[in-house]
Amino acid sequence: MDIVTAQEMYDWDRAAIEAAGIDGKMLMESAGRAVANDMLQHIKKQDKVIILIGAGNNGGDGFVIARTLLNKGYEVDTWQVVPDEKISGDAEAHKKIFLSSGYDVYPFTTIEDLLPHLKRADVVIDAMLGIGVKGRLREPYASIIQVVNDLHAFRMSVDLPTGVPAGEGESVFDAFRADYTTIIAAPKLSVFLQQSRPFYGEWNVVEIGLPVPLLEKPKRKLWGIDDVKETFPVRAADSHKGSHGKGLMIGGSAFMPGSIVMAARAALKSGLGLLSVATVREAIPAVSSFVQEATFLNVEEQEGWIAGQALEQASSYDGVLVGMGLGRRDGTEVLLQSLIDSVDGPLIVDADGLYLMKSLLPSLKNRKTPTILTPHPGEFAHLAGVSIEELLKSPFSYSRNFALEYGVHLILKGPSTIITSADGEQRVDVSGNAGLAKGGSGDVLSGILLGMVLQTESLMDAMSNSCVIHGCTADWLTQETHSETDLLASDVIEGLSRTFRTLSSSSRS
Ligand SMILES: NC(=O)C1=CN([C@@H]2O[C@H](COP(=O)(O)OP(=O)(O)OC[C@H]3O[C@@H](n4cnc5c(N)ncnc54)[C@H](O)[C@@H]3O)[C@@H](O)[C@H]2O)[C@@H](O)CC1
Ligand SMILES: [K+]
Repeated sequence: MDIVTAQEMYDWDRAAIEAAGIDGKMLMESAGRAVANDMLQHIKKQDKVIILIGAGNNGGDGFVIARTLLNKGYEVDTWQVVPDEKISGDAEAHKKIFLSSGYDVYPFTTIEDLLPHLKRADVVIDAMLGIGVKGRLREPYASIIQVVNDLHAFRMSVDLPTGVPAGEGESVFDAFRADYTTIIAAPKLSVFLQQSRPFYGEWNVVEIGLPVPLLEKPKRKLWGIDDVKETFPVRAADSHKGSHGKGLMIGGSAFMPGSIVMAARAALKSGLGLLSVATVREAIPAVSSFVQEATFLNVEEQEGWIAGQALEQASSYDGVLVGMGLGRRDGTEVLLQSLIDSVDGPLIVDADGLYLMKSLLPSLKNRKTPTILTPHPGEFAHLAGVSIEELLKSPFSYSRNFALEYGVHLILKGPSTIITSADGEQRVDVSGNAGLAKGGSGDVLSGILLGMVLQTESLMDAMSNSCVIHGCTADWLTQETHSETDLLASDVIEGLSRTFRTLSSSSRS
């Protein structure tokens, strides 16, 4: 599913109206009816509903929604929160249809006048402002939102909660705090941003009859389990271990053997054909007792940590993952630099490897094969040289600019994980839950990633699928057998069996 900016959405509307010849009023009718039918899942027949209508086309949708609900016998009071002269164009046409159908509009006068009505409502529908909002809310929207957000009523928004910017960059705003939002045609960027995500509540996207072949595709998509099912590689019946990638994993120390254990087990569980683990001699007995299927390379060490010399064998693998439990000692950059220079296949850098990568970034531009970086916001802020706060205001732009500048593929982890390819294409994964906010989760994701990257033709599919596989496994576990409290990274590794069973059975059917 595409993710759009406000401008891209306006371009789509224009394509519908001008290129396909869909009349604007017809598009609004179709949008309003689709939203109303979606919202009905959350409205009971006996509910008192208030719909608040604003000045633009979002308000126009509101008149269609109100008419649809009233036609179906629901009890709806329609409040127009701006003067009549502010209602124009298609919205005015739909107001006329609403009135001519025999329904009434209450004019907003003062917040004191509206408040008693709001207090009696079970459901408040916000059709005040949508993607056209600019800057901080003016009156009467600001006061209305302040009182509505304190009500016990169930709050629903049309397209986006009034006051929430559709795009990135703004973190200070007042907005309607929706319990549920019915999004028109495609989710806007702000659905996935830390500062705006909570205002949406739960959300769903409705189709409104836009002319799909005429719509310019943004290079930005939401990626979910159905997309994974469509792109998941089928394991050929006549394949052998060499057909599924020969991977090398470098990391772990005498003090941190667990991280490489988890990454290694996750990679093997994800179908990787052959795995070698390069770690310090002292850690090998501990790691090998949990990872019987791997072979081991002993790397030079210093006081229990990987010393950081170049690792010549690395070039003989199809792909290399480095970073988990590596430590942040001076001198370890030598190892990373040698990998940047010598690994012919994909090179995945995670955890401490990312920390050490900062001074080596320019050399990534020379790599002929893919480099994948998998930072969380703190690691990415360090690499990009910005504050975490600044990064999280505009993660799509920062990720894209960074990927294009250094020619790297980037997985920015978080509640909405943003996956960016070296040519700037982006995908978002929203699977997973707070049970994953624990040590070891990143190691498991990296392991899955090494496995998937070496078995999937498209690197972008491999990266996006890995994130969804990781998150959905956690979701299934917390829905069925675990809780967000007790879920461990190692449970997620075990849970991969169920996920892959589901995926491989669907890819054959
Ligand atoms: N053909 C179309 O354009 C379609 C539009 N649709 C709906 O229309 C919406 C976009 O319509 P519009 O472009 O009219 O935008 P809005 O409905 O968001 O409203 C724009 C209005 O808000 C006012 N405004 C902007 N910032 C404000 C602020 N800070 N404080 C107070 N008032 C402010 C503007 O003066 C303008 O009158 C979408 O979100 C969607 O709900 C859908 O009906 C689908 C079709
Ligand atoms: K709205």
